[in-house]
Amino acid sequence: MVLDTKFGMRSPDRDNQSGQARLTVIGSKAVGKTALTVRYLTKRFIGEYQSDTDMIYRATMPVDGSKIALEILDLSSNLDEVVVPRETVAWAEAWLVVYSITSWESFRVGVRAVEAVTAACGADQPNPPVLIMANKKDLEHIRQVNESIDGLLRQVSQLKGQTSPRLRKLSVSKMFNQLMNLSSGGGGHQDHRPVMPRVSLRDRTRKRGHIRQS
Ligand SMILES: Nc1nc2c(ncn2[C@@H]2O[C@H](COP(=O)(O)OP(=O)(O)OP(=O)(O)O)[C@@H](O)[C@H]2O)c(=O)[nH]1
Repeated sequence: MVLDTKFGMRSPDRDNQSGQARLTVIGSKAVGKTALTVRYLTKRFIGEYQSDTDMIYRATMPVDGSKIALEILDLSSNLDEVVVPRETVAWAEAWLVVYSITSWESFRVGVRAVEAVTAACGADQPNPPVLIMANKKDLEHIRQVNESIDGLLRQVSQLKGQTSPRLRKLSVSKMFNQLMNLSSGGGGHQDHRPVMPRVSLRDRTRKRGHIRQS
C-alpha cells in the first residue's frame, strides 16, 4: 500500500481501463473515513490518524477472483458540511459516503453529499456508483441514527400509543410525515427538512446507490 500526502490529480481518461478503480471517500468530520479506509485495506483498526490532510492510498485488492489496482482518495473534512471539489468529480469513478451511527447530523451530511456528488456529475453524465456506509457500529449505546425496519416499526407503535382515537384516523401520508419528523429529531427536536435526496421515482431507479452497514 502506498500513501501519498500530496493529492496528485490525473486526467479522467488516463488509466481508465478495467482492473483499476479510483474511489473517493467523503463524509463529515471525524466519522471515521480514514479508519474505515485503512481497515478495508489492511484488515486492521488503527485508532488515531493524521486527519487534516487529503490522502491517496494505493493498493492491489482481490475482487471476484481478479486483482484491482485501487486508488482511494480520503478527503479530510474540516467542516461538518461536505464540499465536493470539481477536480475530484472528474477523477473519481466511485464514491464512498461515510457517516457515524452516533451522529444524526453526519447522516444528514452524508445524504447531502450524495446529492452534491450526483449534481456535480452533471445531467449528461451517468451517475457514478455511490455507497453510503455507516461507521462506529460498536458504539451502539450512543446510536442516534436508526434505520432498521425494527426501529421503524417501534416508531409506529410509539406513534400509535401517543395518538388519540380521533388522530388514529390520520391519512397514511400524514402518518408518514409524522414518522419522518420523529426519526429526524430522535423524538424531541422537530426538523421538517427532508432526510433523503429529493429525486423522482424514475431518477431513483437509475441511481446505483446502496446503503450498507460496516
Ligand atoms: N469507536 C469507534 N471509533 C472509531 C471508529 N472509526 C473511527 N473511530 C475514531 O473516530 C475518530 C476519527 O476517525 P478518523 O478515521 O480520523 O475520521 P475521519 O472521518 O477520517 O476524520 P477527518 O478526516 O478529520 O474528517 C478517531 O479517534 C478514530 O479512532 C469506529 O468504527 N469505532
